[in-house]
Amino acid sequence: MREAQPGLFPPGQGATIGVDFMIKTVEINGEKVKLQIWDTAGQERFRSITQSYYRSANALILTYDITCEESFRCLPEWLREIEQYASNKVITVLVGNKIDLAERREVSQQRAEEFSEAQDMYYLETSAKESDNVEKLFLDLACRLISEARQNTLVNNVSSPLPGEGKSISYLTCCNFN
Ligand SMILES: Nc1nc2c(ncn2[C@@H]2O[C@H](COP(=O)(O)OP(=O)(O)OP(=O)(O)O)[C@@H](O)[C@H]2O)c(=O)[nH]1
Repeated sequence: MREAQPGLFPPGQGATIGVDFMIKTVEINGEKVKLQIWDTAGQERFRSITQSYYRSANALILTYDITCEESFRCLPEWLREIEQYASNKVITVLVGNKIDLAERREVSQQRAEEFSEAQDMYYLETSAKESDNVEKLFLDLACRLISEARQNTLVNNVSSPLPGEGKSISYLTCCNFN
């Protein structure tokens, strides 16, 4: 998440405690879109805190490490969490991170793409360290959110906001996912 803001990739940063928050603004077709991003801790001991954040999310970015087969195998467990706690209208993006370590890759792109297609998820590979595809991830996500908002299928979270949360999606006329 920190790499979403230029120069913030923190080598050796410790594990997330509970939930971290940031705002990122992207520009699409000359319009500014404000994304409110919660980075929830992966550790089991924070699960009861992080689960409460799924409810109001319009989109979820599920990130695994392409150099760690185990992180990929955990995905079904995370999908069960999403099914249980998130809205059924939530947009889910699967991200394979650490492509700067391609020589240590344990999960092929094809395998990840097949998995995400079967789960109706958009798939992207990134390197938070090298800033590869990070901007694209948030731009694509903003486009999808706008598209869903125009069709009125997003979670209506205005009535039950989380701390610091407000209306964050502009209604734009067109998006190009390519
Ligand atoms: N080489 C490389 N290392 C990365 C990349 N992204 C994260 N890391 C490193 O991987 C380790 C774990 O990163 P985190 O961002 O803490 O992982 P996390 O899954 O969010 O962990 P929690 O905060 O516990 O949920 C850290 O040492 C990071 O510096 C990347 O794209 N490339």
